[in-house]
Amino acid sequence: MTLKIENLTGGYFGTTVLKDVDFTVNDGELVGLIGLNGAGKSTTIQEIIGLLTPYQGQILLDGLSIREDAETYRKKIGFIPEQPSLYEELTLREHIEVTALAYDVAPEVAMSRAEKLLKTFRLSDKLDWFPANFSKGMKQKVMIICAFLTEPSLYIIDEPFLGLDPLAINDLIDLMLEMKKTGASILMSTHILSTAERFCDKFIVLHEGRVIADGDLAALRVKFNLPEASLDEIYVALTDESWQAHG
Ligand SMILES: Nc1ncnc2c1ncn2[C@@H]1O[C@H](COP(=O)(O)OP(=O)(O)OP(=O)(O)O)[C@@H](O)[C@H]1O
Repeated sequence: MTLKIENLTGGYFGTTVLKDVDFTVNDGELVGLIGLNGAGKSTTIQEIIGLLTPYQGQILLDGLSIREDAETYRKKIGFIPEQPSLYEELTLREHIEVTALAYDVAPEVAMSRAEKLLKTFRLSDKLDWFPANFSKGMKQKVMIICAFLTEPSLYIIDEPFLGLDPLAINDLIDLMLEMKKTGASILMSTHILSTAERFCDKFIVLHEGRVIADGDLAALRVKFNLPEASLDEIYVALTDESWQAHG
């Protein structure tokens, strides 16, 4: 799956947030979307999943735009939001069933995929519980399970590590790497740069709604003349206003 964002300008009614954003997530790539608070990461994600409509430019999934075929476009994406959003009146089992229905996954296939995921995230004994009453981390795990059981070709994950315990973070990373091997692409926004540095194939650095850097760690080190620097150090240098002024 290839996600192509071309010259995207967009935002909220009356407010332009993203300016001429351009980047690609290729087949089997895990890409980190990084930037300061307010840089435009969540806005970019909302444009990709179709909650916002670009003012200019386009977003293509394997060449398909949401305008051409919204249902096919949406089914290609598994989205894990920063804040878990769950149905008050549905049990965990029913969340799995509703997700399977929405993504046209046969119920028995969904349940067999879910069983593996429930075991991984230690929720197997909670199938008949109501996730609305779960802890923050457990709710996040439900969102992860629902996204992964559809086996989409593109995962969009907003701040995946917040609220997860260290075991769950490792399990989620393992799952992402497993899906990547099958050719799925992943775009993940995160502030946890040390983890991003270890696992992402490349980085898109957003600053004030613009892409100020795009590439793997080696390319960023060369581009900004910071040999040996960590992603954290490069990032601090990139977002430094004096660098912006003279860079
Ligand atoms: N619903 C909205 N209406 C108007 N402006 C918004 C809305 N949501 C976000 N913004 C603005 O868009 C800009 C980018 O916000 P966004 O949430 O995309 O940043 P972010 O990079 O995801 O930040 P964070 O790291 O804090 O999650 C900010 O200036 C914010 O005030």
